[in-house]
Amino acid sequence: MTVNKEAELRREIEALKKENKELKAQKLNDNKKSVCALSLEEYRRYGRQMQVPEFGGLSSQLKLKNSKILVIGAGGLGSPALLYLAAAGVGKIGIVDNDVVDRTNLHRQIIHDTSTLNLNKAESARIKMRLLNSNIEVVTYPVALTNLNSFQIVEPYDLVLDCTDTPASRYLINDTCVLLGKTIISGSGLRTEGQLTILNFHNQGPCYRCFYPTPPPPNTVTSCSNGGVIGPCIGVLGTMMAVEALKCVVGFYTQENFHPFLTLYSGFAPGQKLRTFRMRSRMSKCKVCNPDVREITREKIEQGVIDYKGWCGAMNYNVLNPQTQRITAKQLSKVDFSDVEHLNPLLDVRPRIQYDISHIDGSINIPYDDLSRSKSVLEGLDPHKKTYVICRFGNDSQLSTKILLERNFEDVKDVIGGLDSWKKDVNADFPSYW
Ligand SMILES: Nc1ncnc2c1ncn2[C@@H]1O[C@H](COP(=O)(O)OP(=O)(O)OP(=O)(O)O)[C@@H](O)[C@H]1O
Ligand SMILES: [Zn+2]
Repeated sequence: MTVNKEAELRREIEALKKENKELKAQKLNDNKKSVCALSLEEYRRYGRQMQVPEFGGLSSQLKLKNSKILVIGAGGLGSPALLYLAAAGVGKIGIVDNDVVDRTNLHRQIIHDTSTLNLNKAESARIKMRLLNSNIEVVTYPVALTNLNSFQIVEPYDLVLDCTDTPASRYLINDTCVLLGKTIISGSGLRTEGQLTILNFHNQGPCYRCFYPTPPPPNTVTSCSNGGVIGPCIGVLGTMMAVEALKCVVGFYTQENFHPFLTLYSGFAPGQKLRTFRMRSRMSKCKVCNPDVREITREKIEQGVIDYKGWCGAMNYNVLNPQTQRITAKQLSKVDFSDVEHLNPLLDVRPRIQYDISHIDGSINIPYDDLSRSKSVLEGLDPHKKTYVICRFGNDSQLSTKILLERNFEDVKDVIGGLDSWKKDVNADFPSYW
């Protein structure tokens, strides 16, 4: 080695030593800074979770504190998710919900309570979250997420939890998040079951459209109001969404280790059942997440060219002539059902389980599902006698009336507004469960 070369190497070593010293000092400073970033109260508050090795200690707690999570829907899924995210110390939490707290929500939407009945759900949730943890910022959006506002609302957040309950909302949230590059934690559930997945992970994973390129037919979509739901079952899903959100924020998942998955939960299976399936990666033909074949753009969404509700469709219940084939609840109350010579008993077409909760005395039950599938269920009724048909809100009763007319019943009428109108206009003491 020449003298010159040796001197050069020494200079390089000295420079590296200096750089190393500076980096060490900077790191020390950073640590001091981060130590200061939590208050003494927060050290104690989050102590139990910071101790968990999988969570990742103080640095993960700081990641949570600096994270911004948007939860869309403060219902059955959103309630526990919001509570756990607030409790865990997520620095900024946005809540979108245009609905108000209804008494039928309280058995499962545990962030709300009797004192916040009729209050907007985002505002109601905020009250509970601030009581739970005043260190965090809660931003409320008491509006429906729509084509016009979705980009503005979602943009400032790092991560989105889709806790909504309709396909139209799910597609809108998906497309907005894909186009803004946001990861979505997506949950859904009904009755005793539910599912969970992570979509558009780090803007690389598959999206909702990759899994479901077309929406389900409207007659196969059941809401909690129609199908019912067990509170803790949907609560499990909302809680699992919060767990996945924490894992995303603290860096449990990375680009390298993340594999798309779908978790299915079944609460009323013996011992309960939880299964996780690996899902395929992005679909090459996806209209939103593959830029090469992208048809869905921010401009098209904001201009309303993409019509989510229209595309997902809705059931058409207006199948009768309102003048001749429908009567009001008040008119029904004047009908003399003791005239068995000319009248069939009042036909209630709700599901058996709902009929058993409460029904009008003297009515009989043939559920719409049975009636639409089988002819024999009508054998006890006389097609030559007058028939009145009722359900909860007057939707299935219209479809049933049409079926009866097609099966040669001579005079059939549906009750407008169903039992809901019966309660409002005829008998306030009728026990309503809706
Ligand atoms: N596009 C949207 N923008 C804002 N909130 C939404 C949107 N779509 C759905 N939600 C909200 O998501 C929540 C879903 O809650 P959940 O599934 O428990 O049903 P629900 O509508 O409260 O009850 P039910 O079906 O019994 O009437 C609701 O509070 C609803 O208002
Ligand atoms: Zn996709």
